[in-house]
Amino acid sequence: QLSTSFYDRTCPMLPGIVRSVMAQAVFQDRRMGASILRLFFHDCFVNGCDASVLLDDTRTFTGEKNANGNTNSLRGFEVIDAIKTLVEAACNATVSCADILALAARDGVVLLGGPTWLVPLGRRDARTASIFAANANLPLASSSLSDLISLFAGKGLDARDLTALSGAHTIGQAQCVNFRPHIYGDLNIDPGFAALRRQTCPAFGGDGNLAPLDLQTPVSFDNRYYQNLVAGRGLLHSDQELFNGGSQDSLVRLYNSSTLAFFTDFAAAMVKMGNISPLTGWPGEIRLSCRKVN
Ligand code: HEM
Ligand SMILES: [Ca+2]
Ligand SMILES: [Ca+2]
Repeated sequence: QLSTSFYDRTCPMLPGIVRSVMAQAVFQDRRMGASILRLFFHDCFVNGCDASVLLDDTRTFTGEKNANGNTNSLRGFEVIDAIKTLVEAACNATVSCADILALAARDGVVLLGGPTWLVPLGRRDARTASIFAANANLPLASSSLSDLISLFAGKGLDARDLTALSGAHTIGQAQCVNFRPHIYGDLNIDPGFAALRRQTCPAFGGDGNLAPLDLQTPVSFDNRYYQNLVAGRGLLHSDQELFNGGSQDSLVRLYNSSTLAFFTDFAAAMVKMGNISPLTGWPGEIRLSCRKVN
């Protein structure tokens, strides 16, 4: 059972440390708010929010960092390391990397103008990680709406959570390799938008070329993502699936017309995602370095 006051006595400086390092990191690179948010999502979807995603490969296991979708894509590990170093200096062997990630993700959203929420804490860190688990549990840009709904349902998240959480794509960037099939192959896309994206994402080559997930405000956490979907300007196939004549159209329209509705549902869904099978006793540990088991 997680609690928002878990470290109140044992590490009162924790929230301030996380906030100041995140403020510094986002000031230097506004994309970092997005990158840390994605790290938290990719942690929680693979064996729960247990910082498994932060583990480097070892002789005994190949971890999640090189899984499909993570390799050459996840970023921000050094920001988590910087937070962890300061937290260890302030309160040795007390705060889990999983909780640091949960707080940092929230702060990244807030720093870019999004909603805030209280973060339940008390998670422990995994002592192993598996590339296979990551490959099996993370969504792909090619996913259909029904794939996405069932993947999220498997984590205890409903379709409303899926549509609200996908609003995370109001910030951050994607590589050409991930949106090429949508801009060349799909019909449910605004032609002008497809032409614009093709300019920097050729049919062959340029796999790593970046484009903003939200073409309007890539470093503001707002509801423009949903406005894009209604206009046929979702960047990924999976984004546009949320507004393609299906069950989520009306919710996309609601979030497009109400920032408050989006922010309220996003914050609630983030807490729900943060509760995916939290590790609370053995075999969890309080890792001293987020990159390796003790
Ligand atoms: C619904 C299924 C989802 C799919 C298929 C998906 C897929 C992707 C893909 C393909 C990228 C681009 C990666 C790259 O090209 O390097 C991306 C980026 C991102 N995703 Fe998702 N995602 C999903 C849901 C989520 C959720 C639930 C969150 C967080 C709550 C999230 C947060 C992000 C962020 C912030 C970025 C940008 C990261 C950066 O700029 O470093 N995504 N996602
Ligand atoms: Ca995990
Ligand atoms: Ca935005």
